Amino acid sequence: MKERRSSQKLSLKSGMDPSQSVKCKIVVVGDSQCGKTALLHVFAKDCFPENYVPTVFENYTASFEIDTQRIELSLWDTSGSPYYDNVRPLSYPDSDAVLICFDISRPETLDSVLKKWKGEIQEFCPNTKMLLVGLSYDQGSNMAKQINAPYIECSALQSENSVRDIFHVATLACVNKNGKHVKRNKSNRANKRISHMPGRPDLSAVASDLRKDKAKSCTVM
Ligand SMILES: Nc1nc2c(ncn2[C@@H]2O[C@H](COP(=O)(O)OP(=O)(O)OP(=O)(O)O)[C@@H](O)[C@H]2O)c(=O)[nH]1
Repeated sequence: MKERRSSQKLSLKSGMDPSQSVKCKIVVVGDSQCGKTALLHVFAKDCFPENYVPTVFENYTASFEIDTQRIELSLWDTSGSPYYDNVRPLSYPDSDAVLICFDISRPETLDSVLKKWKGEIQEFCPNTKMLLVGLSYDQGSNMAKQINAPYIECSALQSENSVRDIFHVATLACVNKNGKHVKRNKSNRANKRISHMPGRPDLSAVASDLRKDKAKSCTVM
């Protein structure tokens, strides 16, 4: 198992009593093999489970502080298999939140959010908060490494900046090819953006530049 550590910055509503710990029950659902157990293992046990073992039910606990407030989480791992559709609902009572997980590299697991998970949660715990969680984003960057290419994520629907960033990076890839120079008769926008770069920048510098600018909802890895 690989050891992992991460830190999070969160803040709580004011008015909570720091001498009392806050207890929350969080249930994790989503299609089979979308990564629920790995998510919980890394959070609660600081290690990534190397082998896949199908879950029936599993409980984890985690405690930590946010803004000096003690938090105790009870985390319920469930099976994504339809075989356990009749027993999974046993985990929903008294839950404060349900994480609906999907694997970003398997679109069918995102389809299931509407086809299956939303309805199940509305039936068994309609007042519980739902959070949608996209897992395994490394799959895209791993594929990019395999083909020796930069990796960029984009939403044409929601972020014009992310679209522009793709063509920014693509343009830099073109002009960085051996012997090829930026032509001055490109569109104004392209010239303007490229002219921000000192000399002929390399792609890794651009990638790290864009990573710092995550608010634009574009990720370059
Ligand atoms: N590349 C990659 N693989 C992952 C990640 N998380 C989990 N996996 C792999 O995905 C497979 C399924 O992971 P689990 O966490 O067991 O999936 P699950 O959703 O709990 O599956 P069920 O118990 O069947 O509901 C395993 O082989 C994991 O190693 C991730 O972030 N990246």
